[in-house]
Amino acid sequence: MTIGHPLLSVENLTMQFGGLRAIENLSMLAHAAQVTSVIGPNGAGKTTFFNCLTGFYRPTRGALTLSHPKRGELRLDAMRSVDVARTAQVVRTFQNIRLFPRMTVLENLMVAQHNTLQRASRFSIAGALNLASYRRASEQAIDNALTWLGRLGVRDVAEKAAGDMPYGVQRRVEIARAMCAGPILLCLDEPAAGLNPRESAELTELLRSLAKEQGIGILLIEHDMSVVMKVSDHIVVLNHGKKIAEGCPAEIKANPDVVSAYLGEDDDSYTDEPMPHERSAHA
Ligand SMILES: Nc1ncnc2c1ncn2[C@@H]1O[C@H](COP(=O)(O)OP(=O)(O)OP(=O)(O)O)[C@@H](O)[C@H]1O
Repeated sequence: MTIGHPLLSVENLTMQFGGLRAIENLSMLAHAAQVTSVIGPNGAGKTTFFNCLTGFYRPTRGALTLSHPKRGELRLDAMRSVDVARTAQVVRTFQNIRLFPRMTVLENLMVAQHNTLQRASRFSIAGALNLASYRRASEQAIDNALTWLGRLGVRDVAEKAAGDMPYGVQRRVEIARAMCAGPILLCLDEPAAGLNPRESAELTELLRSLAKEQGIGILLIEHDMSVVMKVSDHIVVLNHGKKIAEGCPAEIKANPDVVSAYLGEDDDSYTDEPMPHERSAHA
């Protein structure tokens, strides 16, 4: 995948609920190998944007176009959510953790690969007969799951019940599960919510390296500005459904409209210690 390639193009997106316009005429781009954050106060329309993007809502107006490296231009606004994930490879996580708590961590990641396994089982005949092709596909799915758990630093909990894991571990398992589905665009809705400062800093490093190493685009909704300002290549700011600013973190921090609508004059929570990647870049 080309680095910096425009992966997602949002044009004049509007989402109306009766008399309420949750998103108004939003246009923006997200690129491969970059982290694009969407920030703004509560009720600004961030989750509604993700819901439009991932087929949960049909937008009132506008176009959401994904440039898929193999399948060409795909109009996400016309696709069902199952096809957004399966065909367009746009995968999301949710604000509240949605793991199956009684299943093991590994089983949760196997469920995410259900479609691949279903195809390999030829919708159950090969699966029922335990044919070699199906066995191979299941082994590959387990390998894939363990690889992603390892990459997210949680492989040692593969056999534990997901619901028994600490919150920070569950957040990582969710990202591993999303990665198992092979996204080219990964949409994360508040992945740092509930994490302590150390876990948030580690998550920041992890998301940056995932985007750069895998060449995937990451779209991030996040209220933790210490994460947003360090992880983002580009930031889009919404207020009452409208884009009020976009730019790199330095531009957003200095934008007076963003400061008055969202960041606040005294918020210095994002000016703490540099991240390890920033330190090494200047070493
Ligand atoms: N299904 C719906 N029906 C009616 N109104 C909705 C619906 N979904 C969202 N809204 C409204 O749209 C507006 C934007 O909500 P949204 O959840 O997208 O905001 P948000 O920026 O994600 O907020 P938060 O940071 O609190 O998660 C809100 O006024 C919300 O009440």
